Amino acid sequence: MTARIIDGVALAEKIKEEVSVRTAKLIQQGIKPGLAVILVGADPASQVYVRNKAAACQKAGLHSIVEQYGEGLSEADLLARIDALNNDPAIHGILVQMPLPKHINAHRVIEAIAARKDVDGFHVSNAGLLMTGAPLFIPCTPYGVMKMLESEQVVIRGAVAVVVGASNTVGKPMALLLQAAGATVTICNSKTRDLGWHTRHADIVVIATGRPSMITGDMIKSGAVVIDVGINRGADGKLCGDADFQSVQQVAGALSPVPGGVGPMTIAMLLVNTIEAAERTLAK
Ligand SMILES: Nc1nc(=O)c2c([nH]1)NC[C@@H]1CN(c3ccc(C(=O)N[C@@H](CCC(=O)O)C(=O)O)cc3)C=[N+]21
Ligand SMILES: [Mg+2]
Repeated sequence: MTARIIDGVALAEKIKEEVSVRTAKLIQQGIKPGLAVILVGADPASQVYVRNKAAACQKAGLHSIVEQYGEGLSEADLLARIDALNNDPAIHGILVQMPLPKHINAHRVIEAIAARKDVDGFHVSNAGLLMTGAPLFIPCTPYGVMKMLESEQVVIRGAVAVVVGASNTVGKPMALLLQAAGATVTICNSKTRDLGWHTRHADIVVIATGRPSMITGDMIKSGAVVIDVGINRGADGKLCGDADFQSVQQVAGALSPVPGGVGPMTIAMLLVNTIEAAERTLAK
């Protein structure tokens, strides 16, 4: 078997076109949806992502601002900026790019963002709403993965799903979403004994560990759907995922590539969350 390659770029384009239409409607009603992205420090990868996010906003007709600060920005100054953006009516979504420098408490920063503007879905209040089945914002990466599974018409109800990686940003919300859709979910991590035993039973495998080639073809059930959330940059500067693409491709039924899979979907869903935040200001 050779896996179908799930085209995250094409699906993201389709979703961003839908966002453009909703944006145009909102603008007619006098609201220009706005996203603020804050980047602290000079991590080159973060700069690329932030630039991509701003470009995607521009293309879809959203207002976007990027605030870049030096590595030495104090936590108090960052919190003050967040407070200003919380109270800025032109801004509907706020994203503080992670990771933050060590002297800044990321938890405190996330909690300072108004939950109604937390388009990442990282605030405890949004995490709690997702957990209890009434989400306000679904975290962009797992939200994008769900859209990829939907577009591939993957049956989630009754399926066995394994999520490798238990981060607050990807693994945990991913498991909740799959569970809510009717899957039986196992969350594995880097310490899981005999990881392959778990993954070989799965109809759906989502990998988000940050370890290249963590999952190989022999760990995958024939025909399973494999979604690779990993973003690893090799010494050659090339991007690769957490799955060993060559061997997994020979066993899986469908496989998302890196680049061109989950990454572009993450950005598309960020725009979806931002437009939803802006639409909510109309609804009342
Ligand atoms: N508060 C916060 N929210 C985030 O959503 C967030 C974050 N912090 N910190 C970093 C991670 C990573 N992330 C990516 C977004 C797009 C691509 C993406 O577009 N990737 C392209 C390739 C881009 C390239 O060439 O480097 C692809 O996979 O095809 C990747 C990674 C969002 N993140
Ligand atoms: Mg994002």
